[in-house]
Amino acid sequence: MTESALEIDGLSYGYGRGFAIEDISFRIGQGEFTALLGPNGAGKTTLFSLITRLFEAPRGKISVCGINLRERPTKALAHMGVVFQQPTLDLDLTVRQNLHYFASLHGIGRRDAADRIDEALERLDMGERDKEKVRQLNGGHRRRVELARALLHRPDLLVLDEPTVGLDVPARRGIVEHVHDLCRTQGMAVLWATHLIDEVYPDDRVVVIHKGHILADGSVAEVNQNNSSANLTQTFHRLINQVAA
Ligand SMILES: Nc1ncnc2c1ncn2[C@@H]1O[C@H](COP(=O)(O)OP(=O)(O)OP(=O)(O)O)[C@@H](O)[C@H]1O
Repeated sequence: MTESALEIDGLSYGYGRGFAIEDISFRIGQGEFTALLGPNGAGKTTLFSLITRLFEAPRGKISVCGINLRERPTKALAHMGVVFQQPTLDLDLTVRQNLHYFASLHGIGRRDAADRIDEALERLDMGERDKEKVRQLNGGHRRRVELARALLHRPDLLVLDEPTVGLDVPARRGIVEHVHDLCRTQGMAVLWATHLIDEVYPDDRVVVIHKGHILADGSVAEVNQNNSSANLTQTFHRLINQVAA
């Protein structure tokens, strides 16, 4: 079996009484697009915070490209690009300044960084906007800059927590398409957390999470078949209602 881009094994975490996520296990293969689909409060951000090491799990194991996150965090995180739910760009710096700052945090030299920034912005159709202050950009374009930033150190795994929150429909569609395209063309593995079913493409892998537990895991076709559903919307509602019942 080839090495997984991300492997999660028996992961649990709670904020006090009970668990926000409990005994979660799944893996993402190299170059695979996986949607982590769950309603509000399902545990997506909690899981995301564990994967990005904002929190440390008392139980379970996370490996990134075969590297144990707890034992070798710096090495494991170097393989990972992250787009958080809340934007984290400096609004008063230009696009390029923001990206240079991040590149230097990763120890990327200035000339190499300049080439990587050109490449990342070009890929996201933002090549002409590099000298603009982030404050001047609309929400969709700010998200693209965050995406460009997450790609600068050429990660093998890109994780995004509800990256389309607050965007209008065309901007949302653009980001969803861009990330799917990156996955296809760059062979990068993606974990995309969302509660929006239309962000999942027919060829994606989907992990359905609700109330801290995984309810389904497989290709869209497989999870539909396992739930005798015609489409993912039906599958999702069936799974969620079974737990609520
Ligand atoms: N800081 C916190 N303190 C206490 N409980 C929390 C905290 N953060 C999350 N929770 C609880 O943990 C559970 C999982 O929340 P989480 O934010 O991970 O879900 P989510 O799927 O990301 O939801 P959303 O789509 O609303 O962001 C929920 O019951 C939530 O109320």
